[in-house]
Amino acid sequence: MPTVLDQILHGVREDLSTRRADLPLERLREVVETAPPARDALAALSAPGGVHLIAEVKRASPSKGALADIPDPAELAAEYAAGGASVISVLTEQRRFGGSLADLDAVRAAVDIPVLRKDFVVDPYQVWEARAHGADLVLLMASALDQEDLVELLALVEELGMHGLLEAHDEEELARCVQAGGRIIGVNARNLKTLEVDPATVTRLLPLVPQGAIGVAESGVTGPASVRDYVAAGARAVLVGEALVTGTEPRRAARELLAAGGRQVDVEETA
Ligand SMILES: O=P(O)(O)OC[C@@H](O)[C@@H](O)c1c[nH]c2ccccc12
Repeated sequence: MPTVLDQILHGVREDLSTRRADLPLERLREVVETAPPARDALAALSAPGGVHLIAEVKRASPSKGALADIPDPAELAAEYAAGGASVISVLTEQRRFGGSLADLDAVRAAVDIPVLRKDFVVDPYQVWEARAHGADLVLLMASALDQEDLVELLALVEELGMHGLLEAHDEEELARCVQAGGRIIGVNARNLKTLEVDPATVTRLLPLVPQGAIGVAESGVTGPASVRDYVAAGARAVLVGEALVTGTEPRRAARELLAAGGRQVDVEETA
């Protein structure tokens, strides 16, 4: 039986072939050549002073369906940035997560901090696309890629001046992310084959991320206590979607999560 991940990847490939037919790679490359250089997400996530927050623009998920309308992703991203986020994650997968490259454009234009293209990247075309739309960091999921593709896609990401967030959800995938040379490695508490969230996955695997890499705890943050647990397991950054998009005050929520991870954010007065 196909897993949820298999089903998502099927749709991703279909949508990709439509976009590729509309805009051939050669044209996309021209856009990238004239794009401003990528921002340094590795530097942003390496700055001392407590945990970093990667705050996500996420409208829906396969497990929960609709989460939030988010009529103005630019405004949400600006709130996240004001709340102290180091990186904004933008889901661009359309069918299950309700995202788009237009969201990425809007967020890129709204903030100065690095932006992550969060999608199911399986083809170099998507990496070029990420850069063309202003991404600085690209998610590469070990569960969706064989080792050769993981290595090749990371090489392209870095060649285009971006960084890769390599994602694992078990020991074998983590070893592959390390072996691929990942400098930013995420452990996802959500198993994308079954959609189950188990924070113990993060606390078990994060200590295995090498010292030289940035360990990112992904998924399942419900509040400050989750951040404390993830930080105790060695998280240098936390990636949070649902808890931020379903609340009413994303700026304050971001600040509270950061405070739980030892980072104090200067309070900026709201207009
Ligand atoms: O909404 P949450 O539980 O805070 O999770 C955010 C993020 O970790 C999640 O969206 C995610 C992590 N890795 C992914 C890969 C694909 C799609 C989505 C994801």
